[in-house]
Amino acid sequence: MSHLNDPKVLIALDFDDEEAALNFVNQLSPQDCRLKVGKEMFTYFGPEFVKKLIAKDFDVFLDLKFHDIPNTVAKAVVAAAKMGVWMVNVHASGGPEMMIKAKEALLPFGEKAPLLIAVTVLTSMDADELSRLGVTKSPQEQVLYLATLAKQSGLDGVVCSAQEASSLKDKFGKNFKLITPGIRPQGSEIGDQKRIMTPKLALENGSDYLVIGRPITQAEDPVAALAAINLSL
Ligand SMILES: O=C(O)c1cc(=O)[nH]c(=O)n1[C@@H]1O[C@H](COP(=O)(O)O)[C@@H](O)[C@H]1O
Repeated sequence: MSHLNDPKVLIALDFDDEEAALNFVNQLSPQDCRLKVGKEMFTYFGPEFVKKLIAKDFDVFLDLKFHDIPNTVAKAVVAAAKMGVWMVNVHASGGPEMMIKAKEALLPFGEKAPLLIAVTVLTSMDADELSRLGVTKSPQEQVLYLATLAKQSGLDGVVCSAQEASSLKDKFGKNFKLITPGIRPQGSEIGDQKRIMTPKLALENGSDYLVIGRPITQAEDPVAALAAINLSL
């Protein structure tokens, strides 16, 4: 479902305890945030957990970053659509054929199809780490390269860092969604993220949605942390 006030924060629910996650979710409102379920929680608790969140009226971003042969990925995004998620993602480096097949597979769902988003260069990577993979382009150039493939393949947007958001917004326009993890409010722990930005600056740079995990979930008062971030936007 889509919400009138289009909350910008997508909370990364990276918990290993379902009860703790649901206790936290029960203090939240779908007016204030959307929820992201990633590899950890999906591997522990599966589609049933996702369905519980949807039943509470939350928009869910199923972040499983599919990267496989085109047929397998197309079938996986259909499974996500049947679950009723709002957004699902694949790795752009899976290639245009994979992305096109995935998008085509969602056509029968019409307006109910989830947004299909491509991950470009993970926000935990910098130029050094990219070069270890044999990629000699800068993160900025590689993000632009993969985002161009995603756009040409008909996807709805990309996951990138907020540091690349303004150039992508300029190039691809307002309808191409930019989902930005690596969000760190002033003073919060950076952890394993490398290409980071504050929530307010990320939005100013053209980000459509902010993926935020630990700065909220590990805060002493996660509900207050979310409220403070929403207020800062
Ligand atoms: O696709 C993602 O959501 C994602 C892509 C990316 O490039 N970087 C990234 O951190 N993420 C996810 O975003 C969340 C960030 O969490 P925190 O670093 O705790 O805020 C994690 O759940 C990651 O799996």
